[in-house]
Order: sequence, then C-alpha cells, then structure tokens
Amino acid sequence: MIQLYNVSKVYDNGVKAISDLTLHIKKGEFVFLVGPSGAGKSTLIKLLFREELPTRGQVMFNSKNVARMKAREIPHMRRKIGMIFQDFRLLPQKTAAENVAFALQITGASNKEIRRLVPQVLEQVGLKDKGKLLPSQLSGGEQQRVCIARAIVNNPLVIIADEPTGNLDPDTSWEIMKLLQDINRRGTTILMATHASDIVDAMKKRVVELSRGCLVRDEESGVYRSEL
Ligand SMILES: Nc1ncnc2c1ncn2[C@@H]1O[C@H](COP(=O)(O)OP(=O)(O)OP(=O)(O)O)[C@@H](O)[C@H]1O
Repeated sequence: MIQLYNVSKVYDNGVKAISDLTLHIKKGEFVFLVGPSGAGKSTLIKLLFREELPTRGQVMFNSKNVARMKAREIPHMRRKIGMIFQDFRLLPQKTAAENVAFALQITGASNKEIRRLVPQVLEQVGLKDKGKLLPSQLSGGEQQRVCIARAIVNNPLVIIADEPTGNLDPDTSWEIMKLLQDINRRGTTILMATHASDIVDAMKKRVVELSRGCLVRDEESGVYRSEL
C-alpha cells in the first residue's frame, strides 16, 4: 500500500532529512516509526501526504506515484489518508460533531450521510454524548478522540499519526492506543511516529527506526530501542 524506493529529501537550505530510504508497508499493518528528534519522521509523513516532494526516489501510495500526481488527484489521495497530530488541530469554533462533519462536507458527502455517519463514528470513539461540545470544553484525550473520529469518518486506507499521545498523560495515551488498535483490527493500516517507548515496547508491533534520515532498523514485534 505504501512503498518508498530509494527516497531522499534535501530541503532548500541543504538539510538532508531523508537519505536513500526504501520501505514497504502492506495493507493492515501497524507500524511504529521511531528515532531521535530530527531523524526525519515528520518529513517522511509529509512525503506520504504530498506536503513535500522527494528530491530523489519514488513514493508510491495505493499503486500511484505521489510525486507525479496531477493537482486534481491530490485531494482524492489525501482522503484515503486519515491524519492525526500531537496538537489535535481541531477547528476551535466548531463543536466535536461539526469538526467530524466538516471532514465529510469537504469530500462532498450529502447531509443525509453526514447525519448518519457523525453520530456513528463519535460513538465508535466513545464520545456519544459529547458531540455538542467545543474542543475547549473537552479534555486532551477527548479532543484526540474527536481527531480520530475525523480521521476515520471517510473510511481511509491508512491512518498516519504523528506523536498522537505526545500531549496526553499515560492512562489517556493507553486509551487512545486501544482505540487505534481497534481501528487497525478492523483492517485500517496504521503508521504512527512516536517517542513513547513504553507504548512501543508493550504493543510488539513492527518498528521502523530512522537515524539522520536513514533507515537503521526494521523489525517485526520490535521495541523502542534496539538492543545493539
Ligand atoms: N521545512 C524544512 N526546511 C528545512 N529543514 C527542515 C524542514 N523541516 C525539517 N527540516 C530538518 O530536517 C531534519 C528532519 O526533521 P523532521 O522534522 O523530519 O524530524 P523528526 O524525526 O520528525 O523530529 P521530531 O521527533 O523532533 O519531530 C531536521 O534536521 C530538521 O531540522
């Protein structure tokens, strides 16, 4: 589903953020992306979402070359990717339900579909009774659940999460991880960049480690820190 072939990314200021990276992620996998600050994790995510273009190599998503996509194909590709961020990025003036509805509106869903799907996903993430509240009236964990609802409502092929538990306490982080695992069990691929070593160690998923832009480890049932 995601294939990178010999991908390098050099920013305009000369910083080499990704170096000759080859990586394949299959449908249904759960992959942790780890590595120290500045290793290139966010850059890799931006390449997948086509926020940045590779300097060299190919980024393939769902059998399409992301860099070669026409402008009109990009929104269609992005709809197949649900993004979740550390800082939530919810629209502050909209309620939880409206934030989720907005993700549907921009994909052209009908009002009928929106009325059906929004309560359904809010229930799935455990926020059945909180749809009318604004982000400022929700806890951090609840806000992240709204983000997850927004990410899954368009039924994406993959969820890409950039440090989704970075602003949450340990118990809340685990609730969010259970939810992501649940979504993964239903078939959605998950790629999650994280510094949460306890979560990576406990979940025993595939671990891909970057260091200075290079892939230095790719293990099934891996842990946060390599034993080398
Ligand atoms: N827009 C940019 N322009 C120039 N250099 C950048 C840009 N974005 C990132 N970099 C540089 O690229 C390198 C990789 O950064 P990146 O944000 O991908 O790392 P990261 O692994 O996500 O780090 P963190 O764990 O701190 O989020 C760093 O040296 C960073 O300073």
